[in-house]
Amino acid sequence: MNPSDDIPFQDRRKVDSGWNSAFTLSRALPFIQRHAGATIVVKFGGHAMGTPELTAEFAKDIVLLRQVGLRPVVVHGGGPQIGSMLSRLDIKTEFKDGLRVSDMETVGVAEMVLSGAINKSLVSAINCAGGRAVGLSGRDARLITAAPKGEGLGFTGIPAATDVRVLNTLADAGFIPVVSPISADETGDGFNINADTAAGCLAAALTATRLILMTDVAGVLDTDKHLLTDLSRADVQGLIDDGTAQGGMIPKLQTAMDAVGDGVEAVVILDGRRAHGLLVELFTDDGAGTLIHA
Ligand SMILES: Nc1ncnc2c1ncn2[C@@H]1O[C@H](COP(=O)(O)OP(=O)(O)O)[C@@H](O)[C@H]1O
Ligand SMILES: CC(=O)N[C@@H](CCC(=O)OP(=O)(O)O)C(=O)O
Repeated sequence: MNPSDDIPFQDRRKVDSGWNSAFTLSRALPFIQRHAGATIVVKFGGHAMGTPELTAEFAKDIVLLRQVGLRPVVVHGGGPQIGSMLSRLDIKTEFKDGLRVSDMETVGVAEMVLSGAINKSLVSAINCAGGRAVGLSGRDARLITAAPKGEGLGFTGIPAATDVRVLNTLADAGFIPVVSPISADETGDGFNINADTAAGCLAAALTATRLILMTDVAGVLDTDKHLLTDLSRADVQGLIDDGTAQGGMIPKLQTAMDAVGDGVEAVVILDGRRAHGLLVELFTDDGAGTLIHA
C-alpha cells in the first residue's frame, strides 16, 4: 500500500512532498557517511555573493555541512565589492592575469571591504542560519604570512607560510571559520592575496578532501562555452597555455593544480549563482560544475 493511501486527497500533495524529502534525505546517507569528519574548504567568490538571498542559502548549506559532521572552512573573496569602493573613492585599479595590482592605499581599501564589511556579513549570515561562525583574516594568529608576488604588482601578495592551528582549534570546538584573504608579511605590512590562492593554500595545509570554488559561471568552459566536467592537472595546464582560461579563471585553475599537487583529493569549480550547488556536489551522485583531480 502506498503510505499516503489513507490520507484525505486534499492533504496528499503535502504528504507526498514529505515522503519525497525523506527519500532524498535517505539517499544522502552514504554521502554523509563518506564525508563525515572531512575538512572541506569552500571559497565563496564576490560574484557568487550576488544577492542577500543567495548568501543566506549559502550560509544554510554551510551550517548543514557542519550539522552532519563535516568541518567546513569558508574563505571569501569580494573583488567586485572592492572595485565599487575604489571607484567611489576615485582610485583607479587594474588587473594583470586576474590579479589586482595593489599599492598601499588599495590594500587598505581591500582590507576594509574584505576583512571588515564582507567578513562580518558572512559571519552574520551563518550565525543567523544557526551556525557558530568566527571571522578572521590571514593576519589572525599568523594564519597566512604574505610575501610580495613581485612582477610589478606592489602589495599584491602570495602566501609564503601558513599556520592553520587556529582553524583546527575552531573546527574541533564546533565553530565555522570564515577567512578573509588579506594577510601581512613578517613586518606587519598588509598584502592583498587573491581569495582563490588563499583558499588553495589553506586547503593544502589542512589536507582538506575537497576545495570548492564557487563562482559566477557553470564551471570551466571550453571555447564553445560548453562545460568541462572532469579535468586532470595536465588538461588544466593546457587550458591556461592555449588561452581558453582567461582573467579570474587563471588564478582559480592555478590554485586547483597546486592544491591537487599538494594532496587535496579534488577541487571543484561550481556555479555559486544557483542555490545548493554545494549539496548537489557533496551529497548526490550527480556532482556539479568542473571536477579537477590529480
Ligand atoms: N574558460 C573559462 N571558463 C569559465 N570562466 C572563464 C573562462 N575564462 C575566463 N573566465 C572568466 O572567469 C570568471 C570567474 O572568475 P572571477 O571573475 O575572478 O570570479 P570570482 O569573483 O568568483 O572569483 C568568469 O565569470 C568568466 O568571465
Ligand atoms: C590580488 C587580488 O586580485 N585580490 C583580490 C582579492 C579579492 C578576491 O579574490 O575576490 P574574488 O574571489 O571575488 O575575485 C582583489 O583585490 O580583487
